[in-house]
Formats: sequence, structure tokens, C-alpha cells
Amino acid sequence: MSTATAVGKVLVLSRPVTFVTGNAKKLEEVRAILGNSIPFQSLKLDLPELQGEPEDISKEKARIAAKEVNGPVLVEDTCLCFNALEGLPGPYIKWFLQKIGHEGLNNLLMAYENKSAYALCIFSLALGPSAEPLTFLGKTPGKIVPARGPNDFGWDPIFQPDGYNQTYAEMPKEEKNKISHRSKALSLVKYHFAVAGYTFQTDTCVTE
Ligand SMILES: O=c1nc[nH]c2c1ncn2[C@H]1C[C@H](O)[C@@H](COP(=O)(O)OP(=O)(O)OP(=O)(O)O)O1
Ligand SMILES: [Mg+2]
Repeated sequence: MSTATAVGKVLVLSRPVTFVTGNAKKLEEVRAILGNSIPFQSLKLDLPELQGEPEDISKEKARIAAKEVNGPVLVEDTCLCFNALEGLPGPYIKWFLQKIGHEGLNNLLMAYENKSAYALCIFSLALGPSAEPLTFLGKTPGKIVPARGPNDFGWDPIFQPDGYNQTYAEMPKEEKNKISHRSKALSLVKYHFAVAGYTFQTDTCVTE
């Protein structure tokens, strides 16, 4: 069974890519950033929180999602990495945030002069359940500050990107979406789609 077929030099996908996430805010940003550039549908699914290196986590997430969907999928995993802590909490930021909150995350850096951090987003595209996922990485450097701004998306209030005096949370959404880890990674995804020139199969007679 395959969900991507090569016809000449063009890869025909059995159907549009499904962006799989359990996070409504991520989906909102992905929609805003992609606009109509890549046709995709979305599926709300809580994929397992894996451990290991960020790129491996993202790839494994895509493999799991592609099996669930049985078709082409896009997933992403987001890390918040503190330089003083050699990149931790990194992929474990979700639990850190849930357990110790913005203040606790600031306190983790109390013993260090270096408050620098980076936001990392790794998208993985799997064209089908047995395809090797491709990864696209976006990174935005900044620093960890006491929370400022609306508290409606994760750690946005404590991350101030370099070159700005506002935190992600204080910035207008369009501004965050111009410079964010997510938009940088999605630029690469868009470029990949443009170069790969995927087309989407509409012929229902052809089975996967
Ligand atoms: O731009 C962001 N600005 C602020 N916070 C953010 C951002 N992007 C992700 N986050 C939060 C959500 C979760 O607490 C953790 C990443 O964990 P991560 O596993 O990638 O996200 P998730 O479990 O919420 O959704 P998913 O179903 O796609 O895995 O950082
Ligand atoms: Mg997750």
C-alpha cells in the first residue's frame, strides 16, 4: 500500500496533507502562516510526548501520525531551550510549563547570569505510513524574562526574541508570525512543496 505515487517527475499524493496536532493555538498559527500556499486539512489528535533528540522526536511523531491517518501527514514538535541548561527543558517544555509555570521557568535560571534561550520548531512531513519523514527546522533566538503580555499561548509571555523589546505574547500575532520559530520552519516546508511540485489525486478509482 502506498499513499504517494511517482508519475514522471511529479509525486502524486493520494490526498491533501493532514496537519496533526492536539494544540489549537499551533493550528491557528499554521493556518495564518500558510494561508493558501499549501492545501492541508487538520486533525486534532493527542500524539504521545516522546523523549530524545528534538529531530528524532518530530520524525517519530510523523511516523505515528501517518499510521493513524494512513496518508500524508505534517506534524511539528516545539522546544524551548535554555542555553545555560544545555538546551533543556527543550522537548520537555510542555511538562515543565504545566508543573512549574512561567515563574518556575524563570526560577530555573536564577543561578545563571545567562538568560539566553531559543525557540525551536521542527516540522516533519511523512508522505505515508511507510515513508521516511522529512524534517524542516526553524529557530528563533531570544531570552527568558518574567511573564509579560496575554497568557493565551504556552510560554509566549516569558520569551523575548532578540532585537525586540516585546515578548512573543506582547507582539501582535502578525509580528510573531513573521519572525517565529514556527514561521521559519514553515518557510522551508513551503519551499519544499514548491520544489517538489506535489499534485493531489482526485481520481477516486485509483486505490492507495
Ligand atoms: O509558539 C509557541 N509559543 C508558546 N508556547 C508554545 C508555542 N508552540 C508550542 N508551545 C507550547 C505548547 C506545549 O506546551 C509545548 C510544546 O509541546 P508540543 O508537544 O510541541 O505541543 P503540544 O503537545 O501542545 O501539541 P502537539 O499535539 O502538536 O504535540 O510548548
Ligand atoms: Mg505534544
